[in-house]
Amino acid sequence: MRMMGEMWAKLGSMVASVMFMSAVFRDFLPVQLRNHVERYIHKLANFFDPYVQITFDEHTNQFRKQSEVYSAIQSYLSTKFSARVRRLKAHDVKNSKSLVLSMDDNEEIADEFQGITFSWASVKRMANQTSFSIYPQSNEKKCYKLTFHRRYRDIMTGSYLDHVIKEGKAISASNRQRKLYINNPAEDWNSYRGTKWSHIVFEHPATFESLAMDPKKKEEIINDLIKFSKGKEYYAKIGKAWKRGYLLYGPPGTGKSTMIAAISNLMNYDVYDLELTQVKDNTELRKLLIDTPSKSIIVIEDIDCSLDLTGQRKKKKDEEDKEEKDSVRKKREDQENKPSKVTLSGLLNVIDGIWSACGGERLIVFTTNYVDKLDPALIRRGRMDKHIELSYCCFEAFKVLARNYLGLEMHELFERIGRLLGETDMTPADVAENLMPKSDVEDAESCLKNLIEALEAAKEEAKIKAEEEAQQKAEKDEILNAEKEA
Ligand SMILES: Nc1ncnc2c1ncn2[C@@H]1O[C@H](COP(=O)(O)OP(=O)(O)OP(=O)(O)O)[C@@H](O)[C@H]1O
Ligand SMILES: [Mg+2]
Repeated sequence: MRMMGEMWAKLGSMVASVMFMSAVFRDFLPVQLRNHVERYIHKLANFFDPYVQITFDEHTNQFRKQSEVYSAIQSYLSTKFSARVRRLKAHDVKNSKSLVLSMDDNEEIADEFQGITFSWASVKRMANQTSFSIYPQSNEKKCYKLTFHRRYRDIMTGSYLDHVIKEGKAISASNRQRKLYINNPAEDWNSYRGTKWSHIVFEHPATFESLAMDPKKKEEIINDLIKFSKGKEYYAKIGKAWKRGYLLYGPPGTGKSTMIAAISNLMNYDVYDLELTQVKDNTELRKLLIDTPSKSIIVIEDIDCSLDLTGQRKKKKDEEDKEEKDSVRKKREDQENKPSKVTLSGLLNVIDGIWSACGGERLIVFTTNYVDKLDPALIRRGRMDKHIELSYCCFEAFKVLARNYLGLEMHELFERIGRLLGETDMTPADVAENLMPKSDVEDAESCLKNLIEALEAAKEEAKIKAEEEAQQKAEKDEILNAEKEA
């Protein structure tokens, strides 16, 4: 056995010496002979070397666009550094929230997957420049080199690479800066650098944790969203477009917009805030919506103010209109008040049709203060799959706000506040405002007392209002009765 081992070792070192010699004398051999020698040496090396190598180049073409696979590998490996990797590089990657670390040239990382070790190295190799490019090019190409034993080839192609790319993309996505998009008027679409949507970085701090609402309802919404985000196969199986509609309704200040931000933060989706008053007709609407990518939330706020039940947009005419206006202002207002051709059916067609044709997941969220005003066609299940009511602050919602604003889990005043919240309507926005310390010296207890005061005042106000209404009704009834008797 030992003799066999020594023999293989000797053979191995012979091959290594032949390879070395051929590399040294390569340029002195005639071309044909050189090709022959190289082919045989390669075969011999394959016989003795059981390891397979795959390289992943940084750029896909001469335009030096970074390969998606390379970026995914880079993100994946950024979570795998061991103490042995001493030289790292920090990159300021576009659209990324933080710096991305990668290993420096010639560093190596060993990655365990299903008990198998896959070895990654970052290397530079010489490029053969065959194509012309206007971009300055260096002769060196960066790449990742993956090395593994040839007996694991099936695992590598079957599952390991998928795992690396999927994980890498998920890491990049979680590190990505989210954006809030607003639609531009169509006149600007063709101007220089004209795009249909303008964006800003979206950094809303709202999360489901900080959202004040009934915990059971909250959990149900979170589960629904997570199920949706993992539902690619399910939606494909049932033959439905991978989209989900949410209708958020409730009085002003109950957290509809806050919930949209929380959804975006949970799902890591960009928000496309569609302002229908900027959209002239259904064609424009369709173009705008086609221009939204997968993993986005399309939001139409106050849907009842954007379209009326006949599908025509409501005109915003004020008393002011009667006044004299200078010509520029009049022209602009005329433009704004032009009857829109965006119709309810156009909106519904786009919701039903376009996303069925576009791949990828999309959420569409409508908000309204008046759910009863909406056309049932607009909000029927299938279009708006989930109807969520955000309502006045209940005791459970108050506890969330007290924890967020004052760091309180329990307090003797909670019971009184709970009773008052049951007797009067106050929005979470108002409760939150009362819980905010007004000065540095104000402590949690005085904030709670402020809230109690505000709740008692609101209760008193509601009582007076109810009495006035009852009196007005009684007076009206009296007049009606008198008219009848006469
Ligand atoms: N449920 C809630 N949980 C936590 N904070 C809330 C909640 N509701 C309201 N707030 C607070 O009140 C402010 C206003 O809330 P938000 O803009 O979400 O209300 P809205 O329902 O969208 O109102 P509108 O109908 O006028 O658009 C938020 O900035 C937030 O701080
Ligand atoms: Mg809002």
